[in-house]
Amino acid sequence: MFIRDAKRTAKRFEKPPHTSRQKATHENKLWTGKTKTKCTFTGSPHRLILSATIMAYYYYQARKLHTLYCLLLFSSLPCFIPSMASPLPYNTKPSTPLISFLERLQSTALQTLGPKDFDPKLYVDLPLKYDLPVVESAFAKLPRSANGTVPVEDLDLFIERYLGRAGSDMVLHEPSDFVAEPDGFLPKVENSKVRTWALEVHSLWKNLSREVADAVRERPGLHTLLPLPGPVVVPGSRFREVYYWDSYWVIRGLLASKMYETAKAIVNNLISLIDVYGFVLNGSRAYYSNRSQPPLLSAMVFEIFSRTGDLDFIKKCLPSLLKEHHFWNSGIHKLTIQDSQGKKHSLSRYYAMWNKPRPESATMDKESASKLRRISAKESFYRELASAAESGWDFSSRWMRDSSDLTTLVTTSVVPVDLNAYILKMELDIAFFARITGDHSTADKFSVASQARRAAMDSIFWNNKMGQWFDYWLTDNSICEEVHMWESNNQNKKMFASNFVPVWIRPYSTDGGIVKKVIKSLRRSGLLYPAGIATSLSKTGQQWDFPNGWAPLIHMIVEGLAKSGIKEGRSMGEDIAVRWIRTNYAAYKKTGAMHEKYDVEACGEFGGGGEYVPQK
Ligand SMILES: OC[C@H]1O[C@H](O[C@H]2O[C@H](CO)[C@@H](O)[C@H](O)[C@H]2O)[C@H](O)[C@@H](O)[C@@H]1O
Repeated sequence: MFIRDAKRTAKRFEKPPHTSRQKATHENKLWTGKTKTKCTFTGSPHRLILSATIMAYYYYQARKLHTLYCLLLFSSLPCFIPSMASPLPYNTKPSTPLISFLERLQSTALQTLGPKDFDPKLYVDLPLKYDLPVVESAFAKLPRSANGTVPVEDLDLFIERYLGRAGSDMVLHEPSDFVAEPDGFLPKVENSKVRTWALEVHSLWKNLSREVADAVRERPGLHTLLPLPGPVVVPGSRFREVYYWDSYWVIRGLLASKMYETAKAIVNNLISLIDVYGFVLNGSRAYYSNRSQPPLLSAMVFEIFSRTGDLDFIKKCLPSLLKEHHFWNSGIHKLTIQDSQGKKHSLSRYYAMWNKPRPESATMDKESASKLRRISAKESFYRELASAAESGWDFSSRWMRDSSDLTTLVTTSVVPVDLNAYILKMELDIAFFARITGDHSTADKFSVASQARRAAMDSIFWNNKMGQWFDYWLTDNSICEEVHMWESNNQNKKMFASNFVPVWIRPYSTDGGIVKKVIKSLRRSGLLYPAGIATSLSKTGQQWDFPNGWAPLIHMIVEGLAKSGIKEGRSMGEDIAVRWIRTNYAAYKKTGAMHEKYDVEACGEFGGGGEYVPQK
């Protein structure tokens, strides 16, 4: 039965602040790593989005080139104790009866089928064929042994009778603006093999385009899938729904493919989520409604506008962008840090509204939490897990006190460089959109907000000596502070690709002094490898760590360097882009697919680690 076929899916500069208190003979001299495979374009799908779109795009580019102590005496006080807080219900969204039932089914399936090739997400993606009470009643009648297992045949039969196929609530969609070879497609890509490859990747839009089935709109209560209004592009495989930050690179690819209407439809879908929830969800499933993902909606709108000049589109998007800005700059996401000069800065962090296992990974999360004894410790851990998922970096040593122990996640105690860079871009974009649509008071307000964010980033994250931006760790976990006092030791001086992401944002990419320092720092970082930029220097087995390189991070750094007016920056960006494209090409030729992550140590090797089978 289909259920059983489902795939289950340093260099250190300093310890992180919490811990201190308690790498082809590639020609470029920049590189410190050793190449295992020589990689050249010789000879003549599924995860088009992240890697593929930027590889084609970048080939083109390369060618041109967190002292008021809150003791929680009053549980309703809007303060919290990062990492050891008692659960605060006002920060937690309720689950739904459908999700709770599917989680019970998931748990029974794991007990019955065993862990081999078990993907917990599959079960929370199954649509019901009948109303929940009918399905629950049939489920309750299944024969069970004392340890909770159900005979495999009975489980299979139950699923076949009462549940639809995972993914069946999304139907294939033929994008109306797709043509096999669009006019003006990657005009600067002349190499015939690369051009053929780019067109093959371009053709994958047809495999990844979907629309929500009528059944979901007719009976939404039977589905965890959310009824988005327009056509979508999905990552593919186990990711059968729309993802927030993935959509930025989907849109970059669609724009390269001249598919402007499809790109706009994706933004409209995300806006529909803001209309209902007040923010863009991690993905278009009910079980993702407790968190967002890296906020790149304004960046999507900006890219579409710069290709289409569609002012009506901007007018439609602007009110939603204002709501999203409020989400990231209020409540649990907002914090205040006082710098060494006594100036207070507002910054943002990831903080999921959830203190239970993530439904899509509930069996795994419960297993990970089993070593924790206290319920409050488990609940805090669950919140840190979901918050790491909100960051898009699920999981990484970046959020861990002890990189070998997932239960030491302290995501909500980290003030992240990249998140604040995205919000700075959001503020700049909103100011620009408001200005061109004649809303000068909003434009002025957001211009001031962007200046304040830049000042905050300069004071809290930027390390002039090291030439990069470091995440800031909130260290005093025994209290809830209204204002956190900045300490230089609280910058996490470990190397992560995210330390260089701000160079993607205009005020930094156009600042020659900053870019020169960043170039020098990136060269010395130990992150540059023959096949790209390593996510970190720690080999933890987590997917957002060494030796994986991820397209979004590489794209942002390369684009920032390429946009800089500095010759050395452009040449470094081009060199990284070429290495990345080579490894994407070599792996594509070897495996016939684009991959979400690559092993940066060797050309043509895809990445691994994490909680699911590497995504193609
Ligand atoms: O099922 C586990 C997790 O899967 C998602 O995260 C990963 O895939 C996303 C889709 O491509 C990507 O946006 C994210 O960066 C990856 O880490 C999901 O977003 C998580 O919430 C989920 O727990």
